[in-house]
Parts: sequence; structure tokens; C-alpha cells
Amino acid sequence: MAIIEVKDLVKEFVVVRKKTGLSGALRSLIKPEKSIVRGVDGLSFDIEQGDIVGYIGPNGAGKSTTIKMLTGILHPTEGDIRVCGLSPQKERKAVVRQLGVVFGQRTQLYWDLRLGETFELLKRIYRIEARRFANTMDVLHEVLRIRDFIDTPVRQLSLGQRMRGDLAAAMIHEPSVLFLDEPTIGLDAEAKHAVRQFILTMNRERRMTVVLTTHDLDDVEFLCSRLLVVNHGKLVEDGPLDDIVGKLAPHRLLVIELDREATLPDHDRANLVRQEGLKVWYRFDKSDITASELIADLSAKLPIRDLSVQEPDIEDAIRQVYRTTGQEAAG
Ligand SMILES: Nc1ncnc2c1ncn2[C@@H]1O[C@H](COP(=O)(O)OP(=O)(O)OP(=O)(O)O)[C@@H](O)[C@H]1O
Repeated sequence: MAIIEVKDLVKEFVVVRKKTGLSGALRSLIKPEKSIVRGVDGLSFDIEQGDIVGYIGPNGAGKSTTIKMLTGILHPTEGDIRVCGLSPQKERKAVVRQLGVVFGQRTQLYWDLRLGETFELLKRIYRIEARRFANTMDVLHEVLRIRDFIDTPVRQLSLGQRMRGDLAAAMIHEPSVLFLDEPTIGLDAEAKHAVRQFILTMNRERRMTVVLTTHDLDDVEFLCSRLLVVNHGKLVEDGPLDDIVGKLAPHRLLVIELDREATLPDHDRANLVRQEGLKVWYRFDKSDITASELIADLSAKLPIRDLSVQEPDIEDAIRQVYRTTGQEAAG
């Protein structure tokens, strides 16, 4: 059974259109002009236990609204959600025990407490038995190296330390699902690496399901077995990163450096797209011919000194999904 089930989910917001000028402001006050914004527009998907799923899309696509509904913070306008078989809205307390939530842009730690005091407080809130708490803390110390700043007040932590503290706090009650909203935002390369390693470790060792919202495609590449791409509140792609990129950008380039000038042969499954001196570029589709077949064909006809295969740029491919699906949804 899927650990997260989402069916025909819709969230509408009522927004008041403000008029300009004094008379407009007065009119808005007396007779406000309201309109409806669909933040989420008919989403359906399932997530299996132990998956790490990247939930991505451009600004305003509906990611945070979805996460807020999955965690019970917002109520859907329509549709059904089950997390661990429970409704986050109707059985909020029971669901919250199963969830860890981290928002990269906003700490959930207590600003005035030392980090260790925050953990003690959470231990009481979740009524965690002392030995279990000590074991979890040992694991968290090992993976996140939080011992160095456990006695520092939260307000004095660096962004990277604070994020490690937030991740640890989200894990204290050993949740089955972890929701991460931009967990690497603003972090330096080392801190990003630490966060990503932590997510992988928790996933592998505890079979923890992770739903990750991010604009950082390195997070996606490093962590996610599956991507859900949303745009204008709708699901527009669902599958492994490689499949999505392969579908949108199926072409690869074979870059050949020649030993000397030669007549460049045509190929029925690859196109010669560029030539500069002794360097030539052939474009081919991975589903038509493999790189090794093409290399074998061409090396029989060309004096090759060196060669390389250029994969499509992931960032370009994802930008293309956002652009094309955005136009479709708007049109
Ligand atoms: N409280 C609200 N009132 C009115 N409109 C809202 C509210 N919250 C979200 N929206 C609208 O719903 C849509 C989806 O917003 P959401 O914050 O879920 O997008 P997002 O994908 O998380 O974007 P970002 O990547 O910028 O964080 C947007 O059009 C947004 O303006």
C-alpha cells in the first residue's frame, strides 16, 4: 500500500483585488471584489514507502500548498489525502506523529533555547522513552555532527548548523515520512553535502519516505529516485529524472577530434551538426543508436584522435518542462 495517497486534490484561495487610489480603496472596503486562485488544480499521485521523491516546479506552481495540505496545515477545497492511511485533516494528531517537516526558509527550533534544550523539549512533547531518545540522539550526532554546537543557543547558530539542528529536531520522534521544503537553500557546498548525506542515510537505514521540494537540481540528481513535476497546480511529469530528461532532450552529441583533415561521412542515424577545424559534432538520439555503435561506425571511416559524448543539460531540460507546460496550462 502507498504511504501517501493523493486523489483529485484541489485548493482554492479567495483573494481580494485591491483597487488603486483613495476612492478605489474605499470601494474595496465597502464592496470588496473577490476572485478565486487555484493553487492546486486536480492533483493525483501515490508515493510508496521508502521512496525519495522530488516535488519540483517553478515559482507559484503549487508545491508549498500541496505540502501544507499533506501535513494538515491547510484544508483541501476538494479531493482526498491519506498519509500512512490517515487523513491529515481529520486525524491530525496521529498523522503528525508519523511526520517530520523541515522548511529551509524558516526554523522550527526555539530561538531562545540551546539546541540540546530544544531536543529535550521535543522528547517531552512526543513522550519519547529515555533509552530510545538516547539511541536516536547517538545516530543523529553521528550523521549530523551536532555535538559541537548542542549547547549553543539557536539564535547564535550559523545557517548550516541551524539546518542540521532542524533536521535532527524533525527526526527525534522517528517519523516514517519526512517532508523537506528547500532544505539546502542558502547553504555552502559542504553543508549541502551534509544535508544530502543525512537524507540518504535516513532513507537507507530506516526506510524513511522523503518528499523533497527544491529548486536545486543537484539535490534532485543526488537524491531522488522519482520526480513529480507540477506547474499551475497540475501534475505535468511523473517518473525518474533520466526518463523525463530523455523524453524532453533525447539527443546526445558525439564530439570528435580528428588527427588530420578527412571527408566527413553521413550517417543514417546521426547528424553532422557542427565543424570547427579538426573538431566535429554528430548529434544522435539514444533510442536510435548507442554511443558505442556510432563510435564504431565512424572510427572505421575517420582518423579519430579523441572523442567524448555530451549528455543533455538537466537544467535546460527541466526549464523546458516548466516553459512548455506553463504555456499549455495558461493557453
Ligand atoms: N494564502 C494564499 N492566498 C492566496 N493565494 C495563495 C496563497 N497561498 C498560495 N497562493 C497562490 O497559490 C499558488 C501556488 O502557490 P505555492 O506557494 O503553493 O507555490 P510554490 O510552488 O510553493 O512556489 P515557490 O516555488 O515560489 O515557493 C500561487 O499562485 C500563489 O499565489
